[in-house]
Amino acid sequence: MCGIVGIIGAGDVSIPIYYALYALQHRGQESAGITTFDGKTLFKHKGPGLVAEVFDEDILHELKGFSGLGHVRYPTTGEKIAENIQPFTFRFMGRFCAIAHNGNLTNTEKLREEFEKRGQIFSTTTDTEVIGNVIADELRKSGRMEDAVLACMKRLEGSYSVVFLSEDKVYAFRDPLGIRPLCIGKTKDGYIVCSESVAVDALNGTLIRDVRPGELVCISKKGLESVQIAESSGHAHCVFEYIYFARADSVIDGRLVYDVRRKIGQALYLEAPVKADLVSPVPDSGIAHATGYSESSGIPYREGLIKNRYMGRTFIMPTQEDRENAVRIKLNPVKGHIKDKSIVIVDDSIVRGTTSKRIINILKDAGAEEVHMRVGSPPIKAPCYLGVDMPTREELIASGKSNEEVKEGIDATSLHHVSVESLIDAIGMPADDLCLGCLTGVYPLWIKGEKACPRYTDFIKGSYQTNIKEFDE
Ligand SMILES: O=P(O)(O)OC[C@H]1O[C@H](OP(=O)(O)OP(=O)(O)O)[C@H](O)[C@@H]1O
Ligand SMILES: NC(=O)CC[C@H](N)C(=O)O
Ligand code: SF4
Ligand SMILES: [Mg+2]
Repeated sequence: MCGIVGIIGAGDVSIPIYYALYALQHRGQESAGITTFDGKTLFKHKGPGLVAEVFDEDILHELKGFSGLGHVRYPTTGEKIAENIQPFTFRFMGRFCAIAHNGNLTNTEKLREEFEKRGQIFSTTTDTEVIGNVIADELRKSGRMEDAVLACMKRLEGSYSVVFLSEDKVYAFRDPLGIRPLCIGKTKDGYIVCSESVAVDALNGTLIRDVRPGELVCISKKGLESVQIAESSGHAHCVFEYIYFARADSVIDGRLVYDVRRKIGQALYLEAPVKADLVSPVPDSGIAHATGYSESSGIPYREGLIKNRYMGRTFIMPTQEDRENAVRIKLNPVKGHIKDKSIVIVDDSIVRGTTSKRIINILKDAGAEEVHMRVGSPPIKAPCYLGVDMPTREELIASGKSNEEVKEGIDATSLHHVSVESLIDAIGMPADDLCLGCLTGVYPLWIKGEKACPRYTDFIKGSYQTNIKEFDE
């Protein structure tokens, strides 16, 4: 997924960016980076690891400037190597620039080849650098950021929420389908654009609104300006942001993620009731879903597993071996709650089955009589090409298998996944505004070899005469 942030302030922004990245840590654990601009010079620091490992007070002190970007990475295109750590910085037409991206393009290869044929040199293997090139290519011609973003929206396929620093301005735009989140907040002395509203909260700011799909916003000392570059016939907000990825206390596209998860939990009971002694979440991501199940069933909510609070997310670790080792250290049973009990265990999703198989065995070893698994997403049957690391059908436990086969595979007494209909109800948006690709196998845009129900996008005609000022002004 990745977490992105752009901040304009009255004083140095490195510490606010650091706190914002801290709030977005759950979106990417592989690397972190901050870039700032002080009116004369661009400062940067980035490295592998968690935000708290990459930065310390001295480093933050060196990152001077009133405008800046931050990024936490979860790799989807381009390996886990130093060159691929964002934000990327460059000088263009005499200006210092930087870019950070959340999402995944589906036409990276094609665009890259086209640029390479023209003699363009790339220094990373990411899709994000391709976006930087599309922007620079258009700025070279028109000098207008609106035209550059229009070019992006016409040429880029896939998902992209982007923050772009051009010295004292931070631009932010979201793909016309709004696949990945992006929101705007007001801080005490400036503005923030970031992946999730929890980063606005971390700065004690006020959430203004989401960046609209297809919109370009600009924050600077002058305030907030915006222009709608493209409009689509429907959107395609990723349902996995609500199910798993986002923090439960974030508000995304007007919905509090915690409430969506609670409603999913309530629906799980209505769809698959069971008699049990307790409802227990798989922490952290299953907690809100489990409270919903307990509310609608009346079965007491009690934690049967305690999470080691120093362990991060296992799903977003890059290798299967890393993930398997991590689950063992991560979750430990509360034996006194479990022994001789019938338990409903609620998690947000089963992807490869690493977590659920392991925890069911942990619960049974701790003396549980029955373990009924309830899952807050419909079965994941197909890959994600749009920013979640689920690249092949082979690795997905539910792909090509029946519910019974998956139940056997994870050793559960019973298994139920929430239905697509109840999921859509819980999110409270029309199905045409959601991406359900990995659940239904039908994607919101054309992807080679897959079925699609594409949205159609209209672009504002001609070039720009809007309220966002020229790039080289
Ligand atoms: O079937 P799997 O391949 O194991 O993947 C699914 C699990 O991975 C995620 O948890 P994770 O531990 O990554 O994060 P969390 O702490 O936020 O729940 C998710 O919440 C499921 O528990
Ligand atoms: N998960 C993401 O949003 C990652 C952004 C970009 N595709 C990268 O791999 O660096
Ligand atoms: S395919 Fe699934 S995970 Fe990927 S963007 Fe769509 S809903 Fe989200
Ligand atoms: Mg989990």
